[in-house]
Amino acid sequence: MVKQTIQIFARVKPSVRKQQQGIYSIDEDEKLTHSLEILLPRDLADGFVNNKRESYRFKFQRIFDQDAKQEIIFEIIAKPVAESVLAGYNGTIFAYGQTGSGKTFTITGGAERYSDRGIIPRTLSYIFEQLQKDSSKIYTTHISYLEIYNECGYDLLDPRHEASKLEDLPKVTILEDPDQNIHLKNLSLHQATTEEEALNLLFLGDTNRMIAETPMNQASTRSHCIFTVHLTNKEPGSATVRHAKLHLVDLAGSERVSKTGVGGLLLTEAKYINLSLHYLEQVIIALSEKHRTHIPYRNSMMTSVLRDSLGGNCMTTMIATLSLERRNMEESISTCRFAQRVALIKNEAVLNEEIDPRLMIIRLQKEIADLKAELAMATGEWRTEALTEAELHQLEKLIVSFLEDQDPESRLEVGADMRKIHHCFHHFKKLLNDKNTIKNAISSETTHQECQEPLKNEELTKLRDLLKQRDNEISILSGISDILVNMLKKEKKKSQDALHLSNMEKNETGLPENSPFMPNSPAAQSTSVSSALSQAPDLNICRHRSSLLHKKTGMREEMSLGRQEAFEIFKRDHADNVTIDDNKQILKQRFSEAKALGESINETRSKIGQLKDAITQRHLQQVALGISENMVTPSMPDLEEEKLRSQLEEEKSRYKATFVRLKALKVEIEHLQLLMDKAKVKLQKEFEVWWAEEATSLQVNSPATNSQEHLKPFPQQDQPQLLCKKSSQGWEADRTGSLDVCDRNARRILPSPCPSQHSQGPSSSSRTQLQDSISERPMSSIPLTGDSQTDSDILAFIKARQSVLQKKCLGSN
Ligand SMILES: Nc1ncnc2c1ncn2[C@@H]1O[C@H](COP(=O)(O)OP(=O)(O)OP(=O)(O)O)[C@@H](O)[C@H]1O
Repeated sequence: MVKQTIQIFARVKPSVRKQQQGIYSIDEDEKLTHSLEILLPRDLADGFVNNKRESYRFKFQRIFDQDAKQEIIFEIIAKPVAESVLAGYNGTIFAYGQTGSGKTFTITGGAERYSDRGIIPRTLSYIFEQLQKDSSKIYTTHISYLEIYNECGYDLLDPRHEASKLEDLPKVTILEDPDQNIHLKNLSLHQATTEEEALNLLFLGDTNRMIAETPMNQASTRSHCIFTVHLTNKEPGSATVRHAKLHLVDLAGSERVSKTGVGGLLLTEAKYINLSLHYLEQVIIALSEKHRTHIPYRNSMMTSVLRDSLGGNCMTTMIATLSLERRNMEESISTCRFAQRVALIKNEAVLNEEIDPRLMIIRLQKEIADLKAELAMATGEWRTEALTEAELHQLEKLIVSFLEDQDPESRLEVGADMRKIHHCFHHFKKLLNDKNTIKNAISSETTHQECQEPLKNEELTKLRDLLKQRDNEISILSGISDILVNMLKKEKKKSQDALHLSNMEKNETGLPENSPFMPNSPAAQSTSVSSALSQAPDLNICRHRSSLLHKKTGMREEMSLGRQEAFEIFKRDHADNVTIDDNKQILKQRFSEAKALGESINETRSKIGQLKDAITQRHLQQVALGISENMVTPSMPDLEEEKLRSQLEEEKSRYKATFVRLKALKVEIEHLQLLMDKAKVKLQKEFEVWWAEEATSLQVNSPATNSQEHLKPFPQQDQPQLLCKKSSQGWEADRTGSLDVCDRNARRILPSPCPSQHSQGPSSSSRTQLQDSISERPMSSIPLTGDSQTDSDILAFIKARQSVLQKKCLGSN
C-alpha cells in the first residue's frame, strides 16, 4: 500500500498583456517547496473591495510559470502517475481552474501545433512505449471517455451514434454494488492495442464533444470530461491479474457568481456556476477535516465517479491552472485556496490484484482430481481400467526425463495412481534386465578382443581427433544452414509484406501525391521501402480515422454548389484556416522526410544483407581452409571478417536509429492529421451555424419573404431574369437589376470582408459609393423561392459575389 497526499501543482497561463507582470512571484525554499505570492495592492482600481490583505502566499509541489512547455509538464506531473499506473496502482490527474485558464490546453493540448500536445497524448505515447518494452507480462488496454454535463453522463466514444447534439450520445448512469463500488452503465470501453488506436479514440471523443456543444452548453467550459485508460496485466501462466485505471480529468470552469446580493447558505450554494464543482469542494472539505466520517460523494455524478481518486485507492495529482491577470485575481486566489485544501487529502493506493476465475477453475479441477486419486489409494479403491495411450506416453516421458536428470535428489512424480506406479516398476525392471544382457555380451566380447592385437594408442588418438573435427564441421555447417534458412524465411516475409502493402495501397486514397506511401510514388515502387514501412506502425489507420470522424460527426459531406462556394469563402476568411494551411505545409515536409527516411532504410537494409552475405562467404572460406589444413579452428583471428562485422554493427545501429525516427515521424504525422481533421470539422460546424443564422435573419428581414409571393414557384421564363447565372469565369449577374438586390442582401448577411482600416483611407470613398448605389435599390425583387435548398444556393451566390466585389474594391484601392 502506498500512502500519499494528493500532489498539487500550479501552472500559470501566458499573459497577453506584459504589464501584468509584478502582481505575482514564485519562490523556491531550501526544501524545494515552491510558493506563489499573489499581490493585491490596496489601491487596486479594478473594482473589488480589498481592505484586508495585500499579499497571499500558497504552497505547491511545483509551480510552472508562463513559459513552461508541455513537455516539462508531462515529465514532472504526468510521467510519475503513468509509472504508478503501469505498476498496477490507480492514478488520476485533474485540472482545476477558471474558464480559459488552460485546463484543456494542459490535459488534451492545443489544437495547432504538434509540440502543444498535452498530457493525454503524451501519456498514451509513454504507456504504449513501456508496454512494448516489457515482454514479461501480457497487457491489455481499454479506453473510455465520459462527459458529465448538468449531472448527466454521456459516452463520447459510442460507435453506434452520430452525435449532432449532446442528447444524441448514450446516457451514462451510475450503479453502486453492495461494496459501494461504482459501475458506469452505458459507458463503452474500447480496446486499444497501439498508441494510434488510443489517439484515434481521443480525437473521436474530442470531436464528438465539439459537435455536441451548443452555444448554451459551451461544452469545454460547462462540462467535465474524464478520459480513462484501463490497464490490465498478467504474467504468463499466472492466475493473478492486475487492474489499474488512469483518469485524466478536464473539469468545468470553476467561476463563482458575484457574491453581492447573496448571503448565508444561499451564498455557499450559489457560489459556483457549476454546481457539481460546489459538491466537489464539499467532498474536499469533508476529506480534509480529520474526524469526518460521512463524505458526501453521492451528491454529484462527478464526485461519485472520482470517488477512488479523492481519499481512496489512487495516486492523485491536481493541476491548478491560473490566469494571473488583474481581473482574474479573485478567481486565481480561490483556485489556490481550493488546491491548499486538496493537498491535505490522504489517499491509500493498493495494488488491484485479483485471480482470473478461468485459471482458478482449471487449478481447482486439477486439485480435485489429485485429491480423488489420493483418496482412492487411501481407501484401497484402486482404479483397474488400463492406462490410455496418452497417459502411457506421458508417463514414458516422465520416466525418461527422470532417468536423464543428473540430480540425485530428483523425484518421479506420477501422482497417487497405483496403475502408474506399477507401470514405472515394470519399466525399471525391463531396463535393469536389458542392462544386464548388454553387460554380459560386452564382457564376452572383451575377452575375445583381449586375445587379439591391442589397438595402438597413437591410432586411437588420431581417430578421436578426427571424430572431434567432424563434429566441429557438422556444427559449423548446421550454423550456416540455420543462417540460410533464416535468410530464406526473411525473404519470404519480405515478399509477403510487399504483397500485403501493395494490396492495402490499392485500396487507399487520401495521402498526398508525393507521399512515400502512395502506390505510384517512386518510394512505393521499391518493394523494400514498402517492406520497411510496413514494419513501422501502420500509417493507413489515418485514413480509416478520417472517414470515421466524418461519419461520427454526422457532417454533410455533400453540399450544393452554392453552399460549397460560400463555404470556401467562409473557410478562407476563418482564423483557423491559417493553422490548417500551416499544418498542411508541415505535413508535406514530414511526408517528404518520411519518404527520405524510407529510402535510407532500404539502402541500409540492402547493405546489411550484403555484409551478412560477405561474412557468410568468408566464414565458409575459413572453414574450408581449416578442413584442408586439418585445423579444428583457424590459428589467427580473421581480420577481414572482424572488419565486416564492425561494418555490419554500424549499419545495424544506423538502421535502428532511422527506424526509430521514422516511427516518431509517423506519430507526428498521425497527430497532425488528427488536428487537421478536428479543425476541419470545427470549421464546417461553425459554417453550418453561421449559415443557418444568416439565412434565418435574411428571411425574417426580407419583405419578400414576408409576403406569400415567394412561396409560389417561379415561372420558368422568369428565372433567368431573377437569378444570377454562373459563367465560365464564375458567377455573373443578369442585366435585369436583380444583381443589385443580391448585393444588398449579401451585404446584410455577410460580415464585411473589407478590414475597417480601409474605410478611413481614400479608398473608402469608392466602397461607400458602391454601398450607396447598392442600398438605393429596391428590395422587392429578392429572388427567394421558399425552397430551402434553392434559397441556400441564392444566398451562397450573394455571399460569393459580394466577396468578389469587395475583393475587387480592395484590389482597386
Ligand atoms: N500554457 C499555455 N500556453 C499557450 N496557450 C495557452 C496556454 N494555456 C492556455 N492557452 C490558450 O488559452 C486558451 C484557453 O485555454 P483552454 O481552452 O485550455 O482553457 P480552459 O481552462 O480549458 O477553459 P474552459 O474552462 O473553457 O474549458 C486556448 O486558446 C489555449 O490554447
